[in-house]
Amino acid sequence: MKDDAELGPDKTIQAGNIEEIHNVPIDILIRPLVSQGLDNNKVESLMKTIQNPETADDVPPIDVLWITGREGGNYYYSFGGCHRYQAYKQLKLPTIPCKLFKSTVSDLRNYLGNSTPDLK
Ligand SMILES: Nc1ncnc2c1ncn2[C@@H]1O[C@H](COP(=O)(O)OP(=O)(O)OP(=O)(O)O)[C@@H](O)[C@H]1O
Repeated sequence: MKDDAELGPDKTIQAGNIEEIHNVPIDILIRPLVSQGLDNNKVESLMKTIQNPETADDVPPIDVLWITGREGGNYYYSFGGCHRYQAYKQLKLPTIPCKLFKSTVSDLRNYLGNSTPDLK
């Protein structure tokens, strides 16, 4: 797998959003929804694919909402990609490839409704 230094941000424009692919420290991802019904066989298969340098790039980045709070804090919200997240977590890899979507608190509200926190 390539790291950011080698790759640089891969910018594409899609549906008016600027997306960037980054290796993000896995521990800073905020995942408010608990993954239910994970298929362990799929997680293990993904782990093998990720560990093999010849196949690691077959696993696409997970989507992440990058939100700046009202006092300038940065928050990285992740909802889908449950099996990929679990595979990176179980491999104890420090970072996970993410496609960052610059988003707003109102975007977050679409996922969390009244549970949306006051992000600072
Ligand atoms: N060994 C593998 N097992 C499963 N998917 C793989 C594997 N290798 C590469 N992939 C790719 O990884 C991605 C897995 O996405 P998928 O939607 O199946 O799960 P997820 O998004 O991680 O979890 P979920 O959909 O449950 O939130 C797919 O794009 C798939 O093509």
